[in-house]
Amino acid sequence: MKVSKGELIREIDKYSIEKLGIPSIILMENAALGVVKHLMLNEKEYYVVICGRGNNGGDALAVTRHLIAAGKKVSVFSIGLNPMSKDCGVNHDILCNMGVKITNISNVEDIEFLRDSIIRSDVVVDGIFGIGLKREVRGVYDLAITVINETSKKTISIDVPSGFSGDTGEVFGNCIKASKTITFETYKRGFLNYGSHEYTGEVVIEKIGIPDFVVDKYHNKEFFLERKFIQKKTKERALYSHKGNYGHVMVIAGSEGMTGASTIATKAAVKSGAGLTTLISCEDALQAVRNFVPEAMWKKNDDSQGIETLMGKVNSIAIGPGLGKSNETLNNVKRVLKNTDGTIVIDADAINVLEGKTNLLKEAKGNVIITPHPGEMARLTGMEIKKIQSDRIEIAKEFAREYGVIVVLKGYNTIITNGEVSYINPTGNGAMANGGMGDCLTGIIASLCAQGYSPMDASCIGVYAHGECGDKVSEHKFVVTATDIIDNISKTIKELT
Ligand SMILES: NC(=O)C1=CN([C@@H]2O[C@H](COP(=O)(O)OP(=O)(O)OC[C@H]3O[C@@H](n4cnc5c(N)ncnc54)[C@H](O)[C@@H]3O)[C@@H](O)[C@H]2O)[C@@H](O)CC1
Ligand SMILES: Nc1ncnc2c1ncn2[C@@H]1O[C@H](COP(=O)(O)OP(=O)(O)O)[C@@H](O)[C@H]1O
Ligand SMILES: [K+]
Repeated sequence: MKVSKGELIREIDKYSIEKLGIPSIILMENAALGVVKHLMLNEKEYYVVICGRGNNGGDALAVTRHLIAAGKKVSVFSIGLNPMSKDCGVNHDILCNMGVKITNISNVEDIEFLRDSIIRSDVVVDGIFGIGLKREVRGVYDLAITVINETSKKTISIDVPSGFSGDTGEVFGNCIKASKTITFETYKRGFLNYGSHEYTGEVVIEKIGIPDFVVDKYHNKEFFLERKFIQKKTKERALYSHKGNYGHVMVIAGSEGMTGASTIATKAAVKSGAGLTTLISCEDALQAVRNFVPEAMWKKNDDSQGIETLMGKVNSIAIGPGLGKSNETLNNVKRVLKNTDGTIVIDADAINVLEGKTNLLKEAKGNVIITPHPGEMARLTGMEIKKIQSDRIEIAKEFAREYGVIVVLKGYNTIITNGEVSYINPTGNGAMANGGMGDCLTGIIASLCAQGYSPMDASCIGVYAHGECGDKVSEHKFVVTATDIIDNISKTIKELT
């Protein structure tokens, strides 16, 4: 599923109209038909439609015509005094020619009339503003939005909830709280922001007749990860295969007092299919792994020569969980970046020690995946967490491009990007918000890298499967722990093949 800002829509719209010769009124008609599909014509009888003066309002006026043609009772309100856009005017004139009464909302008494109509209606269709909203919502617009939110039983927003920025996810003063938003051609970037669901409700994408090649021409390669895409990439294990076919993962993790992180990462690597897994750590952590992950091999962290030799042979290295923020960790990161041409998954303390030293990433011999949560990303970039969360994709992309790495920016809607192509993960949930969950993901991604998946595919499959596993377990559990994921990840990956 494609994700974009509003400017893409304006570009593809322009190309379709000017180069392909599709009249803009046809696109508007297609948009209206896309919305009508979701208006529950079989169950509902009385609709209130509220239109602005731009093309979003034009869509709503075309929707009105279809509702009337379907025999529904409709009250139509036009709000504001701006001149109408050309196509809005066309649909307005058609309704006037049909003898449909359109009530103007320009003062407080009109707002009370709107309130009465909404109270009696089954559904409100919101076509006040779309992606053309530029400034703070004030005056009658502000009042109308409040009345809709207070009284509507069910609000369906056209393209975006009015008052919401499809680009940034900001609310311009006041905003419709929809039960459903029918958006066109692409999932809007702003919908990804934390809290946007409160305004958009369920989001549905409708095509409006613009050919895919036009969208691809301008699309900046941002996608929602879809199950079928992950299924296509995830391969079954071959009948005649042996452990040598599934690679060797080195896990550098754990320290005195933080042995759980290394056990989790190591076990996650084993359980998600690596041919061989070796933990490098202190004696306590090795003891834990000997007890809880008998399948894994281990090497004490003081055997420098042995470790460096092994680094040159393994297919992937996961480094960071539970290592502690120390000079020793920094030296280990440097050593890994220098000595392996396999894929390196950098997490937790291995990220933290790179604060102010991110240029080291540019010296990596192998491919690098970093898996920060927003707090770690803030430390790494020197930005505030709030800033990171307000523009997750762009910040992750920029970092990936600058340092030539893959960034897996974790949290709700984890972003996976190499700076060129970006994926947004829909799986996972709040039940997974507890310690060890990230260590587990690190082990899974490193394991998939060792098995021969490209770093980007391993990141996408790993993140998606980790979240889907959490979703399944959470169906009957209040909290999902890393141990729950480890116990179920093999089944989840199997279901994805
Ligand atoms: N491919 C496309 O681009 C298509 C777009 N369509 C619709 O067109 C919409 C975009 O249309 P427009 O660009 O005309 O923009 P909008 O209809 O979103 O809004 C623009 C209008 O609102 C006014 N306005 C903006 N901010 C305001 C504020 N704070 N207070 C008061 N008035 C304000 C503007 O002056 C203008 O009159 C989309 O969201 C979608 O619904 C559809 O018609 C189908 C085709
Ligand atoms: N609300 C949520 N929705 C989706 N995924 C979540 C949610 N909360 C946590 N997760 C996932 O759980 C993992 C937590 O990682 P992290 O914060 O690094 O944990 P830790 O450092 O304790 O191991 C990430 O993969 C994250 O995306
Ligand atoms: K709208």
